[in-house]
Amino acid sequence: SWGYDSSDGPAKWAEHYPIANGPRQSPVNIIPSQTQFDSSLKPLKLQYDPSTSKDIMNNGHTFQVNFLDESDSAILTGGPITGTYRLKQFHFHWGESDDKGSEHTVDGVKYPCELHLVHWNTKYPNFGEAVNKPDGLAVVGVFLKIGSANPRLQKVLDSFDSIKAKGQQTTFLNFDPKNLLPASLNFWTYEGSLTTPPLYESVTWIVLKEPISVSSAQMAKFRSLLFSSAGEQPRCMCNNYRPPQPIKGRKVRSNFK
Ligand SMILES: NS(=O)(=O)c1ccc(-n2ccn(-c3ccc(F)cc3F)c2=O)cc1
Ligand SMILES: [Zn+2]
Repeated sequence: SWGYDSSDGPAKWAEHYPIANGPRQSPVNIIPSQTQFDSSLKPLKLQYDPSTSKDIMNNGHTFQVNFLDESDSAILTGGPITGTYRLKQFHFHWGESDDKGSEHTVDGVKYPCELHLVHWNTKYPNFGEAVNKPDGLAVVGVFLKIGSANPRLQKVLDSFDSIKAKGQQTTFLNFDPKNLLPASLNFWTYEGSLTTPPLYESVTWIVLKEPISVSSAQMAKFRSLLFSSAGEQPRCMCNNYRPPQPIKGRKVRSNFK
């Protein structure tokens, strides 16, 4: 299946997923001087209490924390979306070095890491039904910038020894992802897609302007994870990011001046 190497990476995905060359692909390079302030955008509302995290897993492309989504216990409302979207999972993308790793870029600037909080529209019965609908998903993107160590990432990093290889997972309870958000909820928003196969054009992207911090030592721990399964030739899980895609006439709006 697909990956991030020269043989199976982003440049090859169109062979099996032709939507890779579609009209609303993600990520994109955000050029603040070309974004449009939209006063009709409502404040973003993230209500993750009490947080209903379930487990943390290495799926061979990234690691993700999965949430119970049978009720409205972790929801996203406001911002550019209408209705209620439920948190399904969050995961990250990162580089092999601190100078790259994010999927979205800002004026061409790459961050070392990017967090994605994936929510689905409760107008659909479940995630699987929502994932390929044009208004099916809303993903909140948060940039991580090298600085002081972020204590709020510690619980995630401490689980890495148990999910080192593809297919491994472990219980991960009572983690509140609200603690991973920056102070400001200023955001850019545009209509886009999943950034990995199947690349469905079903995502309302909400990218926060303010990054959160991560230390270089903490980034090194991300790179201790493996793309490969236990017993296979170990392959470092890093550079699991898709580069920016053509904007194709899309407008990127902001809720701040
Ligand atoms: N990086 S991202 O744009 O946030 C992103 C990229 C890919 C996914 N993704 C990949 C497969 N799936 C998926 C999971 C369950 C399912 F029933 C159907 C899917 F397509 C999914 O949600 C989810 C999120
Ligand atoms: Zn992602």
